[in-house]
Amino acid sequence: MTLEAKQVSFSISDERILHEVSVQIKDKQFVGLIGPNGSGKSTLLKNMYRLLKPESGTVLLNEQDILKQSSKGIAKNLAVVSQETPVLFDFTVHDLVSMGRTPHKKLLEFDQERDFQIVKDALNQTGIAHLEKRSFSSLSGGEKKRVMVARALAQQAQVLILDEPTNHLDIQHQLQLMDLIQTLHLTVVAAIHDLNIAAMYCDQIYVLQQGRIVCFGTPAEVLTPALLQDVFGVYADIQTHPLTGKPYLMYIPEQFAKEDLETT
Ligand SMILES: Nc1ncnc2c1ncn2[C@@H]1O[C@H](COP(=O)(O)OP(=O)(O)OP(=O)(O)O)[C@@H](O)[C@H]1O
Repeated sequence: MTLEAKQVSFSISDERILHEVSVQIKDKQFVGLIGPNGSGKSTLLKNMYRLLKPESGTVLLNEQDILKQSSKGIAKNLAVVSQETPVLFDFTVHDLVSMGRTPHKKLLEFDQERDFQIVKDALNQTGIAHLEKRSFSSLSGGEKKRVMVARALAQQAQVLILDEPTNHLDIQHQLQLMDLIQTLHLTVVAAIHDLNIAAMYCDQIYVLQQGRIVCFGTPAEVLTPALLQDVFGVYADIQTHPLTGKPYLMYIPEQFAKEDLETT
C-alpha cells in the first residue's frame, strides 16, 4: 500500500504553511520527515491523514484521492499516532487500545475472540500489558505514547503515520518502538526530531524548511554537515557506523566548530 502527497499547499489565515509539497511513500517503505520547529511537518501529516484539507494538491492513499474515500475505508488502511492524545473521557488502557478495532466492526458489533487476541498482541508488543486496567489519564507521557501506538497496531492498518513517535520515551523504549515498527514491514511516514533515530530507521528522508521540501534521499545522501548547518544551524561530524552501516551524527558546540574552522 502506498501514500503520496502531490503538490500539497496549505495556508492558515492567509499565511502559507506548505508550499507545493510532494512526498512519496512506496509500499513498505519507512520514510522520515525532518525539519526545524515550525517547518510544517505536523501540518503536512495532518493533510495526509485528512484532518486538514489541502488548499491545492492531492493526497493519494493507494493511488486514490483520500478525500474521495470513506472514513471507515481509510481507517482500515491507515493508522495515526499524532502528537496530541485526545481523550474526552477517562478510558482504561484496554478500552483505548480496543478502539483500534472499530473500523473492522459493524455498528454495535461486540468484540470477537479475534479482536481480543489482536488487542492482547498489541498490548504485549508495546510492553504495556501490565497497564491494561489503568486509567489512561493516570499514565506518564511515555506510557500514554505507547498506548496510542498499541491502538494504531490494533487497527492493523497497512499504512502508519507517526508524528514524533519517540517523543516522551526513554532511550530503551525509543529503540524498542522503532525496532517494532520496522519489523512490522508497514508503509510508514514519521516526523522525527532525533536525526540519529531518523538515520538508523528510515529508508528515505524528506527535509522540510519553512514549508518547502529542500532535500530528500537516503539518510546518507541527506544528512550532510552542510545540510545540518543550512537547515538546522548546527555543526556536526558525521560518520558511518561500523556495525549498522548508517550515518551517525556527533554534534559540535558552535564555539568548538568555529575554532576548528579558524584553524583550518
Ligand atoms: N492552528 C494554527 N494556527 C496558526 N498557526 C499554526 C496553526 N497550526 C500550525 N501553525 C503554524 O504553522 C507552522 C507549521 O507548524 P507545524 O506544527 O506543522 O510545524 P512542525 O514542523 O510540526 O513543528 P514542530 O517541530 O515544532 O512540531 C508553524 O509556524 C505554526 O505556528
